Amino acid sequence: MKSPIRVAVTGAAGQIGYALVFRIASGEVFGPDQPVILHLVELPQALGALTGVEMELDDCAFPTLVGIKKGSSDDLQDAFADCNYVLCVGSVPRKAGMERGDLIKVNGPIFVETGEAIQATAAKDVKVLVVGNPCNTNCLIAMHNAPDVPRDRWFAMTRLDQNRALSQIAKQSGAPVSEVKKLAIWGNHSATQFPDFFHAEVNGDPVPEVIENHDWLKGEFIETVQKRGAAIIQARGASSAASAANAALHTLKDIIAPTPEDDIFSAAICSDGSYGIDEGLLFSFPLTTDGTTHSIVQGWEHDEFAQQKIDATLKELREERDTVKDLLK
Ligand SMILES: NC(=O)C1=CN([C@@H]2O[C@H](COP(=O)(O)OP(=O)(O)OC[C@H]3O[C@@H](n4cnc5c(N)ncnc54)[C@H](O)[C@@H]3O)[C@@H](O)[C@H]2O)C=CC1
Ligand SMILES: O=C([O-])CC(=O)C(=O)O
Repeated sequence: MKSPIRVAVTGAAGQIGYALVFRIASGEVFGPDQPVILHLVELPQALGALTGVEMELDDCAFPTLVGIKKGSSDDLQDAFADCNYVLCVGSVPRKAGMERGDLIKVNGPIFVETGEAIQATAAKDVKVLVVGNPCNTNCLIAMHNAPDVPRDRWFAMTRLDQNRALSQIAKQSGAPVSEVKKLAIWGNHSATQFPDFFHAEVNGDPVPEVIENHDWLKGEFIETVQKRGAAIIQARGASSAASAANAALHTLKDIIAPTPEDDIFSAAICSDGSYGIDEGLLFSFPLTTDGTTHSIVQGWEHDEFAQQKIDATLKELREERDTVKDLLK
């Protein structure tokens, strides 16, 4: 029997949390032979609801779930103690009419304490995935407040954007979604992100050859992916939850398993200066991993259209970084 891994989820009684923790407990991510201890973290006023989540987890009788520890956001050091993964979901979602960046003042400060606590008590091999918005810049804040945690351990989620883009291309081309590959998201998880159809493939052929309607690719496709979160809030009256939880699990799988040779995955990571992106910014790139060490796919060329899109999302991330400069150590 393997020794258990500890996975912390903040905001565990929220919409995404409720769609997330059962699937982690089920063994879907780490495998049927990997015991998991869940650290469920909530605001003090939500600890009652969290007890309900704990009861339901018990009632699932998952063989892979060998422990549950409830934690309060008042004591994150205790909540994150010895955790190998910390999934930062707990934060306020936007409402209709807002951009994700509008949440920066209310959610940004949460990530100062989050970073400090991760550094203080999490396991030495901790990996952190930030979901709470604006996720790139929240991750930047946490990373800066945990300077001893290596920079390759920090991820902000753009897998949901990648999955949205995959579905759009599959529908438009008529191919199954499993045949769409190398669809990278560049930049911010925001309305400036660039879903890169130029390097994507359907059945091994370049998307711009398979889909001849380039006006659709350059217009409606990009805009649909950029604004999908807002469209869901409009339709559902609440922001995406099941698909967001699915993407968080998908990101964990992306990180821990070798990337198939014919594909990439996207997440925002700490830039090493590749593609002219400021070193230290949390920027989404095309990535691959051997299951231990991830790296940015190199050598992709961008025409003027693509470069303008990348420049726009870079500009926005620089502005967000400037807005939170007081929270960065
Ligand atoms: N990166 C992405 O692709 C996506 C990000 N999101 C973001 O995820 C976040 C959570 O969304 P939902 O689950 O729908 O919201 P929600 O409001 O349903 O749940 C959030 C939970 O977090 C808790 N919480 C708030 N502050 C906390 C703190 N400091 N520590 C611990 N828990 C805290 C709340 O009590 C609540 O239970 C939002 O910021 C949302 O914008 C949502 C969808 C996709
Ligand atoms: O749009 C939002 O506010 C929630 C989110 O990040 C998404 O659905 O991509």
